[in-house]
Amino acid sequence: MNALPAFYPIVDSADWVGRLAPLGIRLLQLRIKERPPAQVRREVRAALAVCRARQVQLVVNDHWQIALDEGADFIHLGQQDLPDADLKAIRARGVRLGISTHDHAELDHALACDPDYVALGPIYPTTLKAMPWAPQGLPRIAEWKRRVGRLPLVAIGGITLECAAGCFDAGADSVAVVSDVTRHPEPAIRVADWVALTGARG
Ligand SMILES: Cc1ncc(COP(=O)(O)OP(=O)(O)O)c(N)n1
Ligand SMILES: Cc1nc(C(=O)O)sc1CCOP(=O)(O)O
Ligand SMILES: [Mg+2]
Repeated sequence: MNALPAFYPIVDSADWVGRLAPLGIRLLQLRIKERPPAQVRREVRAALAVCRARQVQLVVNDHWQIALDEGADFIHLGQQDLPDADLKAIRARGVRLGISTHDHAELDHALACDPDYVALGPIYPTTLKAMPWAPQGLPRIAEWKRRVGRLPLVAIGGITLECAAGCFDAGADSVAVVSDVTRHPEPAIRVADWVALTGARG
């Protein structure tokens, strides 16, 4: 089972990928919402070109067919994305798969899909999107880690540099963050602090 880098930033454009990829990170998610497919494809292609030049692995959220066509490293799918996704095609192409979970039924479903990582969220309140789930809290990370065993566990939702250690201590292998980087007044400095914090973890 491949280890996952401990710091997992998520951004919404190739422009952001270009800003973050040179800063020492090893994994990035491109999460684009409500754009025409042709624009998503252009963004994915541009992001992949930057990531390949910098030895950064790119995760494409939602748009699994474009991710396959363009040669992304990972695809991330939520439970609503799974019914339409061709998991066999994803596997056949050797693209790795991450799946979101928010409760036990979703975790059962995710594990049945044989993913390469499972994400649990929202750990803390998030302002990025409306979520029907209450914050999961740290004990839930420990519970999820007991269930997933050696499968990498990603914690997401409201995570900041200051609270990341609690997530790792509870059992998260990786923490995914949006606002803590993209809404920070100095994103490059924030990323440097994240890389310093997580570098030893891989
Ligand atoms: C690492 C990671 N975890 C969870 C999500 C959320 O995926 P999903 O539930 O499909 O919601 P959207 O991000 O598509 O709004 C994620 N993208 N990445
Ligand atoms: C996109 C997303 N998915 C979540 C989940 O729980 O599945 S929480 C989340 C938002 C993460 O953004 P921030 O780091 O700004 O809180
Ligand atoms: Mg999704």
